[in-house]
Amino acid sequence: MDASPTPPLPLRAPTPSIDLPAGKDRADAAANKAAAVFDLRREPKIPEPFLWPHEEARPTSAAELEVPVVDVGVLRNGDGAGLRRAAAQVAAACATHGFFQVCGHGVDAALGRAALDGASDFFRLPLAEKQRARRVPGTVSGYTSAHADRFASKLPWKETLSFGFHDGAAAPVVVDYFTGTLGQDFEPVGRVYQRYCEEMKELSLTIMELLELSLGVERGYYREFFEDSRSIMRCNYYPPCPVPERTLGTGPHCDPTALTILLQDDVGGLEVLVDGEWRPVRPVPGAMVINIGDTFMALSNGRYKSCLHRAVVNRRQERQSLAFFLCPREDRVVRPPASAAPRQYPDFTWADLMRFTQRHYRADTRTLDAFTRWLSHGPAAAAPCT
Ligand SMILES: C=C1C[C@]23C[C@H]1CC[C@H]2[C@]1(C)CCC[C@@](C)(C(=O)O)[C@H]1[C@@H]3C(=O)O
Ligand SMILES: O=C(O)CCC(=O)C(=O)O
Ligand SMILES: [Fe+2]
Repeated sequence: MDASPTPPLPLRAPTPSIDLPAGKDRADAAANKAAAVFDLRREPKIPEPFLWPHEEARPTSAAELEVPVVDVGVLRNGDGAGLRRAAAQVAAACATHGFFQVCGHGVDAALGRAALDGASDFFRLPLAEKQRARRVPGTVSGYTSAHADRFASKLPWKETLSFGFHDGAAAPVVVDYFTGTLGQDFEPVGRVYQRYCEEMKELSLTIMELLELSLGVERGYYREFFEDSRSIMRCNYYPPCPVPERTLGTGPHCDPTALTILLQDDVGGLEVLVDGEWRPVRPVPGAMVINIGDTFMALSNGRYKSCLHRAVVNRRQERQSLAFFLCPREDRVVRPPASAAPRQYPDFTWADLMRFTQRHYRADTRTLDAFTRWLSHGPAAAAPCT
């Protein structure tokens, strides 16, 4: 952990570098301004807020990252040797960069395609329609354009649509989100994402079993921890960019969540920091990209590392990715198995870490350390985000 305590950065830069009008229309004005930038016919150059420091926007390595493709089907077909091989592949990946891809996951390719197409249709809507789903301040749910309603600099070159998922509810929560936010016409796409999220949850529980095996943790410890998970689904849309080397689709970060299952289209843009180099992860048709997040790093007492990654953009092609972020039920205490010693992180709840990233601190490469300092200093230590 970083010894030198530095207070979490305020979410908004002290001198906003885009002149956002105050008041309730700020989110609309910010999205309009950001959307205008994405409409390159009107804004051929990139405004300052979208420019990233060279250190974070360093060039991509020519060497793609060799990410193992693990066949998780072995967890269902009782193939003992296959299981040991899969656990060894996961252990090797998670002890280094923390990324691996999975095949044999059982997720219908047509469902993945329908989810990507559903996101395309949404992001092609007129801005005013997308704004009907605008992000509720202080939460992760909703539509945002470049997070321009939250940040004043280093704006990501992307639009996002995020919503929550948990099963076991009386009604299908994702269908209700789409119809309740966007109207009855959106029920079909709501049903696609309801099914997609149900599949993602099942796959994440399978991967938890594999992580238990690879860590030698008692069977069921992680799977049971996430049985009643309440996760986040996020659709990322990255428009083409005229100066891709000066901006980023998603800046360098570790996911604060526990596990990420990413379905990306065939364009490419996901990169992982390994030995100081930004290494591209080539899209593998039919495979899903898996990475460990901060919450699982804490659950493994630091044995598996939350992975540092980013998404770059390009001049020619738009890109899409669907990220399913597995999160514990909000009030569950994030604590590694009792045998884990010495403890690397304090107990915390996902509700606290989520609140920290949505109201006090922009998730980056040091979120968990900043969060544990914030916890020890008490909430007063954070500069509340206005
Ligand atoms: C809990 C979350 C916060 C973010 C979405 C989920 C998991 C990943 C986080 C994020 C993508 C990390 C990079 C910065 C961020 C602001 C973004 O670019 O979207 C983060 C998400 C968020 O706070 O909305
Ligand atoms: O779009 C990608 O490839 C990565 C996105 C990501 O890291 C995220 O949304 O957390
Ligand atoms: Fe991420």
